[in-house]
Amino acid sequence: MVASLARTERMPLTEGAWVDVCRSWLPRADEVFETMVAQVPWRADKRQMYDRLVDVPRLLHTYMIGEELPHPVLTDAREALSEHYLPELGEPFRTAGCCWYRDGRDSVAWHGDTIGRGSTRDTMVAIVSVGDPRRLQLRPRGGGESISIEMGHGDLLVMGGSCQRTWEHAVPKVAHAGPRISVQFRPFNVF
Ligand SMILES: O=C(O)CCC(=O)C(=O)O
Ligand SMILES: [Fe+2]
Repeated sequence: MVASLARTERMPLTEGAWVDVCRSWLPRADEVFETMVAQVPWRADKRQMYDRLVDVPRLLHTYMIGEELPHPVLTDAREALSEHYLPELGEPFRTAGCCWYRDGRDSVAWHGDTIGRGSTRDTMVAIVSVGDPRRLQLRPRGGGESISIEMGHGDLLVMGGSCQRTWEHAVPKVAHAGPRISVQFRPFNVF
């Protein structure tokens, strides 16, 4: 069983966006990390950058709707999140995107999860983090000060409201970091 979400703290942002944080929420985080390193079918992507193909600086895998997650704690986590947020979200979390940041050179650039519904409607993306701590940064689209939230081993962070379309987020490169894995639970048709 995963811990209660009652102690989750909400940080309102602008334009109806918000972030919820619940520290040390995921149980058996060491085991989840080890299992994911060993068992997720990680892939290294490349993407076109002008006239070159460059490595995407992290390893990826997405569990689609109905696919079994690599550790039962993650299944429990998804169910607990779906139940807790149902009144506000109106639907369950369905997919689980996984990112493995191997060291401080791995990162994700500024973006919103705006493929699908996130570009036009309020939604939620719930992220659990295992491994070394990394900073998740958030900034309003169109300019403004960024905020920085450290995501530690077992921490939960939920981006909600208009966050995907009115704000952007990133995990910047750092000089020194050990491996971190993030699991992003999303509803149907949000990427
Ligand atoms: O690693 C994270 O916590 C964020 C990942 C992310 O923003 C994404 O994959 O869309
Ligand atoms: Fe994202």
